[in-house]
Amino acid sequence: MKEKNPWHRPVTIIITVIGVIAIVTLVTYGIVLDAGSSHTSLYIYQWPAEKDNNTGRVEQKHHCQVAGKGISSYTATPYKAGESLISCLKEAKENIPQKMHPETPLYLGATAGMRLLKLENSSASDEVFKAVEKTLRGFPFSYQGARLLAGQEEGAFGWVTVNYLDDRLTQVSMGGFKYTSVHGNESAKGALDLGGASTQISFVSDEYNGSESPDNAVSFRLYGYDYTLYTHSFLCYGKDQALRLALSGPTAIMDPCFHKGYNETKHYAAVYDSPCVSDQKPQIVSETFIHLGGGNFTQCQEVIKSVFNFTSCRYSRCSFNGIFQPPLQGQFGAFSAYFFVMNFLNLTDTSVPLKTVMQKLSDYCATPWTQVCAYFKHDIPLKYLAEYCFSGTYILTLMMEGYNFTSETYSSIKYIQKIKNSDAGWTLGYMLNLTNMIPAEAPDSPPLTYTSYVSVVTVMAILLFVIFILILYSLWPKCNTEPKII
Ligand SMILES: Nc1nc2c(ncn2[C@@H]2O[C@H](COP(=O)(O)OP(=O)(O)O)[C@@H](O)[C@H]2O)c(=O)[nH]1
Repeated sequence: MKEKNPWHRPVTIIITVIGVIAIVTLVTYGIVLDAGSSHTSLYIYQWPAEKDNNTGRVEQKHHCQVAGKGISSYTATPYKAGESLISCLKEAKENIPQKMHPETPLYLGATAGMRLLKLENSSASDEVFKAVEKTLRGFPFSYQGARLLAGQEEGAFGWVTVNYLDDRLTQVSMGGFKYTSVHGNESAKGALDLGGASTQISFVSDEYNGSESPDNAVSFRLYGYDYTLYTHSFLCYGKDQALRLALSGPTAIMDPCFHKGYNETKHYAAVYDSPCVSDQKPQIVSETFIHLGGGNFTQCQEVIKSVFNFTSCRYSRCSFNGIFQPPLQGQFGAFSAYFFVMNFLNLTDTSVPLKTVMQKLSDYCATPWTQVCAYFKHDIPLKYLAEYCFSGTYILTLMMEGYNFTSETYSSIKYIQKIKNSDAGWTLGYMLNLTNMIPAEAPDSPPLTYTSYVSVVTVMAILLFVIFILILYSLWPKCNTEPKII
């Protein structure tokens, strides 16, 4: 009887090859939820499953924006904070192969919204965290914790993200294949992050080693280079809380930062229910006030300047509110609300002279509300639309007056939303840190992107397949065409 050889079946061969490709192209995933003050976002990251030397490049695979407000707004019904995350977590399940779920780390980091809630009502903040944790544990991922990030961590991880995605932490030396970190401070880019409740500034400066104001220093060794980062997070100076600071006081009801013709009845409670402004609540009997727009950029600048305190500084130099800041150095990436606002205003080009930028913003602020509404109301939510004059003026004032950028150094800022398809923000840096994805010493081989990794592995698999077929062919019993001598 003829012996049955399963390898003779082409289907078996193809399945084997696909299996080999599947095994070697395994991808690792990680999920980070950014529980911000205004909303929560879920990010899925992926990288080649090449665990030994952590040289694979991490990329953002998917982003899901949780419907509704930030988790800190669910104090009356904390379970709803947990429920709000379910649809994005379901999306994450669909976007990650099922067999990878149990080994996919899942993190949640909460920022300034929860920092404020903790200040205001610590037990309410605990309840929200409990509810969120319950939901996260109900999914098949590897839950790694839900925690409040310190402002310093938020700033430092944002800096890591920007410099990692921009390939500024490592550089291939021209002569060879060895990966070396050759630049350090010179190539690093500063990070400016504007959220709803806080804002962060982070950069390396040759004039800062952490000895003056050590609370602002974060030190780490990445790819063989030591960094001492200056970072500060200003609680209450995100754009939503800054708007409350600028509005506070009954005299601010005619508001130069809103367009002429803007006329909204608002509740005092809605403005003053934040620890940023609660002590400034006016003693007024009525519950509401009428918020009227004045549309005047110069006056708006003055109002905004008044929310920064420049009177005292116990260090060699300060930004504002008595906070130390070394001299600005190098290029800066400005993201989150910096980008949303300046992109809407069409003012992201920082090679345009600052004077021109201010003139354009001034013209925009002077545009009547009816005209702005008629033009944009179908594309932009009215809440955002009403605030762009304030937000643009706040951004320029914060940069120029607060952080001491000048009309010359303004061009060192680049407004960014994404770098190589990954959003700029603290989440990627946070995950890189917690998964030890950035080695302290320079690796021997350059990081591969996911696409290059898959390409290399596919080419190798095809080569193996061809070799396999050739060997098989040479061993295959040949049909003897010559006449047989019996
Ligand atoms: N114009 C505009 N503003 C946005 C958008 N998304 C968020 N914002 C606002 O930008 C600010 C910062 O948002 P985000 O970075 O998510 O801050 P967080 O919620 O404090 O983490 C908040 O005031 C948001 O309301 C957007 O798509 N367009």
